[in-house]
Amino acid sequence: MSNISFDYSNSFLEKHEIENAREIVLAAHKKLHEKTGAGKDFLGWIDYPVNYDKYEFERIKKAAQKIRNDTDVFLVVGIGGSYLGARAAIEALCHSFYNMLSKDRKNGPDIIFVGNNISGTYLKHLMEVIEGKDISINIISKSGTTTEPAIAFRILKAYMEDKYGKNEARKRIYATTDKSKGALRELSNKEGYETFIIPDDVGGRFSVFTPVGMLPIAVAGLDIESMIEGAKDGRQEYMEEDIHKNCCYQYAAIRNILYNRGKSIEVLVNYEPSLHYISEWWKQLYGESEGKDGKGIFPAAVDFSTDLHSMGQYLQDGTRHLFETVLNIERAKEDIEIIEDKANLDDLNYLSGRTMDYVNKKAFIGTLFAHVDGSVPNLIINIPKMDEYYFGKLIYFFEKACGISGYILGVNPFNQPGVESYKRNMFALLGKPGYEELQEELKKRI
Ligand SMILES: O=P(O)(O)OC[C@H]1O[C@](O)(CO)[C@@H](O)[C@@H]1O
Repeated sequence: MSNISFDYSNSFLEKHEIENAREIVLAAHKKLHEKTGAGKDFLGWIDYPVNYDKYEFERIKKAAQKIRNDTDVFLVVGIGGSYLGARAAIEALCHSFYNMLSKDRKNGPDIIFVGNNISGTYLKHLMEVIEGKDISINIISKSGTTTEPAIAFRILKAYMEDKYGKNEARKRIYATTDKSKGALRELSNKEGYETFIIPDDVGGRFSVFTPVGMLPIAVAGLDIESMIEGAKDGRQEYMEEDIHKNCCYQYAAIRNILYNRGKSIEVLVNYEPSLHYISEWWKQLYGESEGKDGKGIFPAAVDFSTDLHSMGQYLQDGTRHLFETVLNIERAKEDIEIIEDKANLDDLNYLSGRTMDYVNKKAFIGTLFAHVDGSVPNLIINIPKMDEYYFGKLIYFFEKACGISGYILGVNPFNQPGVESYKRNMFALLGKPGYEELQEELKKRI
């Protein structure tokens, strides 16, 4: 059976260098699996694909079916790990123009992500387009106190109660949050919303397979069983201790070797626009996990061939502090043939009979050789096809590699203390009670 594979033959590294990393990878593996490393209270994601609450999973499927039947527009309110995984899955796996398909064709609601910014324009425009439509909301927040989704939800909740009355609104609002603490938990209990639980030991960026991802993904009509199956197989395969037999650990080790050689930026590359949000999700996973204590690879991403016409020059010829990791989907979901044109005014007849994916793959190989010739190490993750199963496996691949890579780097991959700084300043500037002293300090700087 085909499988996800990892090719580092264009990394400028030799096999013996991987061998040299064997011990350090093994140490990281032990820390992770024996739960002895920093952040050990946040390792619930490792076994989640086998340990998940099966009863809750059934409730998710039931809620998703109800939403698919009674909703025109499903609003997913959340930020960071509380929306990126679901968005990545829906964009990678559904039709490229999902929201524009007729309701009959997609047999479910439009899905719109909200609460991931503080733009009044975005929310106002959203409220204009949902007017007259049947709405359901999934508010997702582990802490239950994050400002962006909380503001959006306050406004949307009032809109729903005004539109449907409190009783019906309550039946159309689903909350995904902590089992016992946080403002959202309290509010949900008081209002009587159906709730789904984000386990204590799973951080936001590792939560795709929890209800955080599963409810919106199921509402999109995707097969969440198959996705979990992919994650489950990934869990099994990527717990192999021997680096030579574990492509996930090879990726974790090699990115650290390259980092130690001055390659401080990793650029995740795709050749399918539908993978854009996988990159956004990946950026949070690695950025929040590794960017701390004055170190860490900066995770960046490009969509090719689009960005070859904007970032291609830099990648080919700019500062040599980067490496690329390419997501190569071996079998495109759809393809289209390039037709013959008798007049050939565009000089494209040399491609007649070829398909667009054929051209895309040549663009990939051509770019790979060019960038390698330009001294950019290239790592390739081959994915047989983009379906629910391989999506689940790929997400698990990156999560596991991230835990290992963070331990190799010597950081706690499971906290994000740096994110608090902007929040404190913002709260002080907004006059939130408890921030008076900082407010005075910041006022002097304005
Ligand atoms: O689910 P929550 O608690 O609203 O957090 C959303 C996101 O905000 C962060 O906590 C950073 O502020 C991320 O780690 C998290 O994914």
